[in-house]
This record gives sequence, structure tokens and C-alpha cells, in this order.
Amino acid sequence: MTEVSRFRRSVTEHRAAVAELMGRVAARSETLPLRAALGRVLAEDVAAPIDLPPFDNSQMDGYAVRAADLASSEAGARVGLAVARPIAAGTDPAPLAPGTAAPIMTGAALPDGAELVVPIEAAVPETFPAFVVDVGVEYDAGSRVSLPGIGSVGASGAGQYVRRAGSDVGVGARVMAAGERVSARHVGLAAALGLTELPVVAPLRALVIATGEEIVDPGTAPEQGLAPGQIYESNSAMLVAALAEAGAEAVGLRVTSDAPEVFWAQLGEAARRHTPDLILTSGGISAGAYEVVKLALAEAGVEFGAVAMQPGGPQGAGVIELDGHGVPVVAFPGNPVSSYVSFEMFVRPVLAERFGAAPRRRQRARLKAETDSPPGKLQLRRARLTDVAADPAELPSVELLGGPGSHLMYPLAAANALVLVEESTTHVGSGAMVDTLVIGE
Ligand SMILES: Nc1nc2c(c(=O)[nH]1)N[C@H]1C(S)=C(S)[C@@H](COP(=O)(O)OP(=O)(O)OC[C@H]3O[C@@H](n4cnc5c(N)ncnc54)[C@H](O)[C@@H]3O)O[C@H]1N2
Ligand code: MOO
Repeated sequence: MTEVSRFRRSVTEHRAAVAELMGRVAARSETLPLRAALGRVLAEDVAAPIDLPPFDNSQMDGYAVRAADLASSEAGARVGLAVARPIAAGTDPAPLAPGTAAPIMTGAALPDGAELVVPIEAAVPETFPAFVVDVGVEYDAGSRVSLPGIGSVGASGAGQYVRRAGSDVGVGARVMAAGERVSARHVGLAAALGLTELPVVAPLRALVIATGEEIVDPGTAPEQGLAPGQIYESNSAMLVAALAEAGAEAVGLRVTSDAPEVFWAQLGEAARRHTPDLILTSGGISAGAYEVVKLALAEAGVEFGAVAMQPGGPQGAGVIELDGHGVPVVAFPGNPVSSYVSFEMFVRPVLAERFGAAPRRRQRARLKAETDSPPGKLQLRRARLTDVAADPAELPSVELLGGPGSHLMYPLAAANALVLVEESTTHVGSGAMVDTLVIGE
């Protein structure tokens, strides 16, 4: 049997090793309809295919006029103009004849020749003629309106209440950058530009393998329940969900035997079906007699060892050849909390860095009660951050949930943070400031 290599690494070193392995996975992009792109990360910059606004248009309901027609008056004087045919939003207006004022609605295209808009409130009369507002009333060429001259209150000059073509975004301008997360606001801008789809980072595909002959799938033989010595399989459900929360596509596989040849056969079949970019395993890597993951994968070049972290000490990582492709494998310990925190510490950071997951936030907080921590290991304790106090300068406080045991799942589910106690720290006093990783609401 091949000698199993045994590394000893810090959390930072193992995270770097996992990131390097995953560096071989090319990030792909896909083009999705706007609604489906919501929440995803842009794979490329997006350029404006048109000007926004696409044409000069009115910002007010009022009259479109030529500046020269309002400029000839003395300062403060009003000017009388003939009322032209009205311009509704969505129509292509005829040029504006000199000496006329065209009733124009907000968003309607400015006619050629018009240089400013006078809002209806500044006109006399202060309402549009009947042929503008009442359906079926004929245009009256004799209708006139009095408007304020330029320089007086109500008319400042050319450009007033005109929204110029391209004044928001010019055609060809970069409007969204690769790496931005698509929000409702991005969807709004894309739609305004006439785009129907956006290029986003494609999800990483992962295969999650649960091992151990003691585990049975929930829902299996529900009438008999668990036989003595059995437990329900929870790691693959949890890790598939953790991957999904991080935007990856994952499928679970339960390897049903502790025999390495069965492990390889079931892994090979699942890998052909799902062509994973990444394989995560749980269990079977510590010092016991039936460590199937270690037995099978060490032969294939995956390295196993210890990371200075609790829970999650035993770890493995490497690349295996599957149908001529090198596929990264990250092997987590079987204890459920160990598996979960391993995902948060080693895989989620790479998913955030390269595959569109939202990055986790670190938060300093005041520890509510004292605790001890093993020397030489980064300890991760399940905890709840309380709401920030009314005073915004005040930091949140954090309460530990349950003990450090890696089988304690209830406090993991109830937690919204992991308290990180440094390797060099063996005791943290009540009220001390600690680092936390925010993992939930
Ligand atoms: N002599 C030593 N024993 C152990 C060591 C050690 O250093 N020396 N390390 C301990 C630590 S720390 C951990 S963590 C575990 C890791 O063990 P494995 O990765 O080999 O995991 P298993 O033995 O297969 O399982 C551990 C535990 O978790 C349960 N489990 C496993 N898979 C699942 C699953 N899919 N769903 C739910 N629960 C699962 C399993 O029943 C065990 O209780 O080793 C320690 N031992
Ligand atoms: O490292 Mo194990 O993960 O403590 O239980």
C-alpha cells in the first residue's frame, strides 16, 4: 500500500492549497435572461448598445419652443405664440415652426427646432387647449399661448427641461463591470438599454460524497426506523445545500460500502453522469480501521493530514484523474460540524473569489461569557451575534451556542456566526473582543 503522506498545516496554508487546486477549474460564463441573472455575478463588462435616453425628450408636460422665440422679449416680459399640434409620448413629431409652441408631454420626443420646454404651470392659460386634452376636438390653428420670456422666472434658456439623448449613458459606455452582482437596479438598467440577457459566471458543479456504513439516507425504511448503530446521513444534504447557498450546483452521492473498490466504482459512475468540477467527500479520513476515503484516494495522489483547527482537524486535498481529466478533491472529516466548518473555511472562500458566491463578512464582537480554547489550533465556535445596539458606535455582542463538540448539530443550525479563537489563545475572558465569521441571518 502507498505510504499516506501526512501534512501539518495552518488554516491559511490549507486554504491556499485548496485555492490552488481549484485554480485548475476554469470559470465558465453563461448568458441568462434578466430575471434568471438576478443575484448572479457578471462574467463580463456590459456596454450600452444605445444612448440613454435614446432621443432628446421633454422632462415636463408643457410647451416645446425655440429659444429665439422667447429671447426677443425684454427681460421679464411674456411672449405670445401660436399653439402647434400636440406631441404625445411615443410619437415622432414634425419639426417645430418658428413662432409656435408645441404642447408636449413628459417623455415625448422634442421636435426638431425646439430647444427648451416651458412647463404648463408657467403658461397662460395654465391648462392645455381643449384639442390637446379632449378626444375628438379638432386642432384649432388660431389657438395662442403666453409664455415667460427667457431670463424671467419660468424660462432659463436653451436646454431647460430637456433630457438630452445619451445624457444618462452614451452608446458604447461601460455600464456594468465584471464581478458586480446583478441586482434589481442592474436589471432595470439592462432593460432600459433594450438588453434581454446578461453574461454571468456559471455555477461550479460539485459532487458531494458521503461515506460510512453506519449512515442511512433519511426516508429509507421509515417504518423500521434506524437499526442499532445507524445514524441518518446528513453531511451530503448539508454540503449540497451549503454549495447551493454559495451559488454552486451540487449533487450528493452516498457510497454504500467502506471497500475502496466500491468507492471507486460509485465515484466513477457519478462523475461520468455529473462531470463535476470539484469533488467533496465527508468522513473516512482519520485514524480508524475503515477509512475508505483515505484508503482509496491516497493511492490516487490525494494528500491527507492535519490542519490546526478545531473542529475540522483531519483534512485531505488533491487532484484525481477521472476519464483523462484532473478533478480537484477536497476531503472533509465526517463529523457534521467538522464538515460544515471545513466548507466555510476552505471551499466557500474560493467560491466567493471565483465562482460568484457572496463573500462572508467578518465582524468584531464582544463575547458574552468566557471560554477556553485548545492551544495551537484555530477554534471555531458556533455562536449567535445579537443585533447591534441602538448606539451605532456600539459593536454587537456574541453568545456561544453549545460546546465545541463536532457532533453537536443543533447549535450549528441555530448559529448565525462562528467565533474564531486564534491558535495562540487558550482563554478568552467575558467581554473580550473576538473575531466572528457571519454565516447566517
Ligand atoms: N484516533 C483518532 N481518532 C479520531 C481522530 C484522531 O485524530 N485520532 N480525529 C477525530 C476527529 S477530530 C474527527 S473530525 C473524526 C474524523 O473522522 P472521519 O473523517 O474519518 O469520519 P468518520 O469516522 O467517517 O465519521 C466521524 C463521525 O461523523 C459521523 N458521520 C460521518 N459521515 C456522516 C454523514 N454523512 N452524515 C452524518 N454523520 C456522519 C460518523 O458517524 C462519526 O460519528 O475522527 C475523530 N477520530
Ligand atoms: O476535528 Mo474533529 O473535526 O474535532 O471533530
